Amino acid sequence: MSKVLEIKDLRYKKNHKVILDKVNLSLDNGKIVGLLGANGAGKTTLMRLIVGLNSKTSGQITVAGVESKEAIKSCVSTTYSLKSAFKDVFANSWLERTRIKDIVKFYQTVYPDFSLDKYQEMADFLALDSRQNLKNLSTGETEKLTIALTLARQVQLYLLDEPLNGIDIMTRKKIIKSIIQWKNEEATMIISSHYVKEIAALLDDVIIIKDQTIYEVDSVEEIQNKYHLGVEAYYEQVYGGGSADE
Ligand SMILES: Nc1ncnc2c1ncn2[C@@H]1O[C@H](COP(=O)(O)OP(=O)(O)OP(=O)(O)O)[C@@H](O)[C@H]1O
Repeated sequence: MSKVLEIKDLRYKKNHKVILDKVNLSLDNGKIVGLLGANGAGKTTLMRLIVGLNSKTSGQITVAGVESKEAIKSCVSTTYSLKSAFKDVFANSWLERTRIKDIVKFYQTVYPDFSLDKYQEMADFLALDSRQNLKNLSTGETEKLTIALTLARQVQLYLLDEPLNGIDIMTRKKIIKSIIQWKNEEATMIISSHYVKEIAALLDDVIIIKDQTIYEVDSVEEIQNKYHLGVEAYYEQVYGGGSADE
């Protein structure tokens, strides 16, 4: 099986503080991978480092065999692209008039790998109205739009950072269903989430971040075989028996 992501001896320091250190990771194609860790463990930082939004202090990151930031951007689809656009919605009065359909057009222009058909199927499933103005979207609608746009790109690696945050249970179920339904089989997807129990059934592999580094990378099957525990119970055990998320 070919590797979609290889990380060697990654270190990241910010303002003299070590955020991540000695991170080594190798992921196969075609997997759904849970990225778990307590608040502040470094999940978002790791995702931003992979896609080049943060600059590593040292180490090596290779995605689908390429290393340069530009090349990596073209084979990774992330939930950050739209989230940064949303921040601008409130800072930029022109963007206040932007509708969902304008953002979809923007994605089509910027990303040659964007599939309008795939987006449309997901938008219909998630009940997104293309005429809606971005500034009026609720948290859940914003998250649904983010997922549909991110998954509509045809790439080898998807990074979904907290796609279920602030979302009601019915919408969380819909988002999880769309992840299962619309992920390309050959692509790998990394999902960070505190809803461990809800995403557990989706996952092939699990990465746990603790103490500034990767504490464990294992398949769900190996966790079951080695520790006789489900993902959620094992994760809580790693964090000392209590819930890492509350
Ligand atoms: N600009 C910065 N300067 C200094 N420290 C930072 C900066 N950005 C993030 N950090 C620190 O890096 C650590 C990792 O943060 P990160 O956002 O990656 O964690 P996380 O696992 O995604 O957390 P959460 O689950 O709460 O979203 C935290 O201790 C955070 O305070």
